[in-house]
Amino acid sequence: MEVLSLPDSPHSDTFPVYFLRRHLSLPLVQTILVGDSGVGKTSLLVQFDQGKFIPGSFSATVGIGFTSRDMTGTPGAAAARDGEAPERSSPCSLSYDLTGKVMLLGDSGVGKTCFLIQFKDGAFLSRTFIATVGIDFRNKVVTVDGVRVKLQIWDTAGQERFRSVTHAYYRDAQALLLLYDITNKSSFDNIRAWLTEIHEYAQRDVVIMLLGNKADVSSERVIRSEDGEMLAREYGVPFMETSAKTGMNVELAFLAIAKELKYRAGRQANEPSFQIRDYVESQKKRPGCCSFV
Ligand SMILES: Nc1nc2c(ncn2[C@@H]2O[C@H](COP(=O)(O)OP(=O)(O)OP(=O)(O)O)[C@@H](O)[C@H]2O)c(=O)[nH]1
Repeated sequence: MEVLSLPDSPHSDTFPVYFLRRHLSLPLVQTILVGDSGVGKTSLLVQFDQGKFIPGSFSATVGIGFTSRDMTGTPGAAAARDGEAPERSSPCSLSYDLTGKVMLLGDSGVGKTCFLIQFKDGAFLSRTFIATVGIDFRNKVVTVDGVRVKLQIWDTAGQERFRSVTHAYYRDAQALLLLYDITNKSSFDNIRAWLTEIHEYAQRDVVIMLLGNKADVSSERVIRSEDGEMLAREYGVPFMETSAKTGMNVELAFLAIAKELKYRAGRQANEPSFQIRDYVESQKKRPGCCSFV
């Protein structure tokens, strides 16, 4: 049995129509929960799936979530798709000192979803490319200098038709990872347009990092590392090349963000100042270096 929980929040107004149209044509074993925001659709779903109730703060569902349960099995046998619900209710999830919202941006196909999966699960999704629909998120807690920072990472759809959905999420993001694909010139050329969009919709002091992804595919490279560096310098943002496939600099990107957020959140009197660009420059690995390529 598959249960779909539809959001009803102003941010996701295009989702219900899209998903109802898409899923209502599927077999009857699918059940869709619909109703106003806050009536308890997600709680009902978690209660059914795991046999427990998540008390406390209400966080509106973004887009759509689903869970499967074998009706012959016991409650809790099937976990929620992305682990968010169990994570929210486990004691470990409460164990962090500060939280930050990070968004992944860039053209469709540059590797945003793979980048996130590599960071979250240490795995690479090869071959099949399934474009992200709208927006999705994952949580991960990282420890920097003894401080646990919960990163809420939002993976956005790069396709133009989802832009109006993703714009709404820029506002309260503390950090943006802007990706291009080193084997795709137009994804690099579009970075300026992305930066214009960011300046229009995001907070003024948002942390931005430029990432040239797919650095493992050196044979198909069309954008030189120096070009990425030059563009980043022009906009005053840190830059590095990454590979969602090998993992090169993936963790570093998020750690640098976490360090910056930690620094901003609790600047102590005698704490040395933290410069994210210097940190990234000192830590980043370069393609061709070490064992990554
Ligand atoms: N070789 C290589 N392939 C990659 C890398 N990152 C992603 N890919 C491949 O590139 C394709 C697109 O990756 P996605 O992560 O789905 O791209 P996306 O940016 O999330 O795309 P949208 O969801 O449409 O915005 C997939 O076929 C991936 O396997 C990488 O670092 N190296």
